[in-house]
Amino acid sequence: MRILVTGGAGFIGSEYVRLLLGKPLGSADGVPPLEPTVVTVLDKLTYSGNLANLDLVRGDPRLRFVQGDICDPTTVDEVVAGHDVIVHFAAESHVDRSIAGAAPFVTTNVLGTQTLLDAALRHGTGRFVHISTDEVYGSIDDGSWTETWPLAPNSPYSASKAGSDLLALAYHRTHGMDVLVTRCSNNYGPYQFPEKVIPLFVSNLLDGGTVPLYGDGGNIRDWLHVHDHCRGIAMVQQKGRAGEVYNIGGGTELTNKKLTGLLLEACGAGWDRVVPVTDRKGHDRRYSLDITKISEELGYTPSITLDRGLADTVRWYQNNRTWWEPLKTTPTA
Ligand SMILES: NC(=O)c1ccc[n+]([C@@H]2O[C@H](COP(=O)([O-])OP(=O)(O)OC[C@H]3O[C@@H](n4cnc5c(N)ncnc54)[C@H](O)[C@@H]3O)[C@@H](O)[C@H]2O)c1
Repeated sequence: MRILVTGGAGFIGSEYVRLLLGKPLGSADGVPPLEPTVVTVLDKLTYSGNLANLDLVRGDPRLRFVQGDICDPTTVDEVVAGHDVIVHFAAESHVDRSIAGAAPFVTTNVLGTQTLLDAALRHGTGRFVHISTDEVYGSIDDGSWTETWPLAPNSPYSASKAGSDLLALAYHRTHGMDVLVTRCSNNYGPYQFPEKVIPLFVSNLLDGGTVPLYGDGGNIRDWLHVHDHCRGIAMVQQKGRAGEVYNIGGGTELTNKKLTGLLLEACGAGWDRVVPVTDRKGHDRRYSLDITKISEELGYTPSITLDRGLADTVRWYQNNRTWWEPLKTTPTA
């Protein structure tokens, strides 16, 4: 089976490539045999893409890397040809950047996805797995979202993801394409660019600096280890039903303030290192996913507890300064 992974040099996409090639960050328990003959990574290498993320699988004869933009129809057409499956991670992925400027989010997330879908349609690609987010549902005060919940995104990032998510499902309904959508909660783990809250806080703390906590710190997120996320995606790729949406969560809801406390403790720092900052504009209060569907249909359960996952992640950032230190000075534009 020939698998194309877009955004495979990013945080989550690179773990998916490691899983496909037999070198994941955790055990592949419950994951059906993947056995790819070719894994092609198509990645533009934006500020968040990094070839070093693929170091563990570098040299695997099945791995092919193409540097290119998913918005470029010529490149996409050439790369998509001959693949049986596309797993589509490539995106602009940081909410704060989308508040500062939405244009690259609309271009890559919406137009880029449409460009890929059109190429997959032309080439008769067997299966298209679109990686979406729980942020497309908006914010929820009580209870949890099932996959049939209406979409009500609040940030330019989540609106662009909702656009691509609905577009992918429309290609199934309109053209009968074998498209599946996954919507996951907040990921964390090794190789995450140090602008998202966990790697930002850990790297700042390891550097002896302070960490910015938004608003009252009461926003609630469900944390999912990147390896568990990729196990869930593999189950969807192998056993999911065409045209279906699958939520993938970690079952670990907690406030940002509580998370901050855990990270301070893991890094041996105190609350004097926390600087309260003005809340993010339009900050969603709470995310909560119902994962009954993927659990009952495909046998998914998260395998990494938050305690263990955070401890492993902090240790990874302690031991891999050469990976993240240069990224802290990457221009943010
Ligand atoms: N990180 C999370 O917590 C989270 C949560 C829910 C959903 N997601 C989704 O998962 C996917 C992966 O997220 P991530 O955290 O790994 O992001 P990331 O920013 O670490 O990686 C994105 C990758 O896409 C590549 N890319 C960006 N624009 C491109 C373009 N135009 N053409 C080709 N490649 C391009 C980048 O170079 C990078 O390698 C995204 O679709 C994101 O929306 C992420």
